[in-house]
Amino acid sequence: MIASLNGIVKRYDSKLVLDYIDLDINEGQIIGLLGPNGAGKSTLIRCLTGMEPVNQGNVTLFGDGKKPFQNKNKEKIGLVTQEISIFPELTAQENANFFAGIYGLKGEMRKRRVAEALAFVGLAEHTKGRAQNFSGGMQRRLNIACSLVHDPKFLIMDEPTVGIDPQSRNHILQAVKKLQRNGTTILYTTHYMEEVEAIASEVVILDKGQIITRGTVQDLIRNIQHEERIKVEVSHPEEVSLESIQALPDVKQVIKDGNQILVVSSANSGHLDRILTIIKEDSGVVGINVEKANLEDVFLTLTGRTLRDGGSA
Ligand SMILES: Nc1ncnc2c1ncn2[C@@H]1O[C@H](COP(=O)(O)OP(=O)(O)OP(=O)(O)O)[C@@H](O)[C@H]1O
Repeated sequence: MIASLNGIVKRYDSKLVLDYIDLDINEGQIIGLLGPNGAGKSTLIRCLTGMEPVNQGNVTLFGDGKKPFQNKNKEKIGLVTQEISIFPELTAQENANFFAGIYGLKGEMRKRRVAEALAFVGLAEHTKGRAQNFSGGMQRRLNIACSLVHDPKFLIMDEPTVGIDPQSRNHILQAVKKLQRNGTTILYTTHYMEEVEAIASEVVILDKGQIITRGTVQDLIRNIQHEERIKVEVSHPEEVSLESIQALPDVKQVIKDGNQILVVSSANSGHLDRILTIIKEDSGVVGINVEKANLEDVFLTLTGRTLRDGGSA
């Protein structure tokens, strides 16, 4: 076990921000911590890393529940904060080198790790560039390199892609997956569900200081998805035998609407093949669209709000 939160309660004055959080983070996972603005994600990270004292509950890091925040544990953690924490007047290399020094890296090893970390985030060509001249996305990537320079076992990333260009965003997501393949455990917080869908081995959804669900993306979606809607566009709708489709088990409804055939069936009924075989015979399939639920639908089903609106709570 890399980290564990047990019964964590955190209040700011009378405001309850973390409401009895239990969370285990196993080695090798990318945990996607998803929640709307104000859900408590950053507070959870601050409690997990010892930056904020908790009102109640226990934190365990690397199996150490007695002194979880002692240096030998903290040096195994890399933290990418929401605010970019680099020195604008220093070059990329000088920035990474500074952080390598804080972590006690020396000599050849230090040089090697600085070069590796910068290359890892795609800044190998820009090592001599000053951070202040970098785009927002490059600054974010440099920020990540500085958190990685000591090769942490556990990397915590607090909304690392806010306000950046799609290319840098992609680069960061790919880098996170690569880190996982190399054995790093990652806690990745975001309010962008597409990011979690793309990289997380497990998703934890936080809302109003409570974990409302946890599981793989597929499991969470399967739990809420009660039906599948398959739309097939054909050139000869009159040739389609609606009765044959309706006769398939789990098919709830078949509707012909102009050139479109809509088939509603129980979730994951696995009928796409058979439906297409029936339709294809004489009707000429032009297009197929299977409507799938996503994590936004999971959040909506569980809370009655959208992720975007959820923050106003
Ligand atoms: N130091 C603080 N003092 C008082 N209230 C705070 C403090 N830090 C956070 N809060 C409040 O706690 C709640 C959770 O904030 P937090 O920053 O943890 O949420 P978040 O999920 O990370 O949101 P965001 O995506 O906007 O960063 C918010 O209502 C916030 O106003």
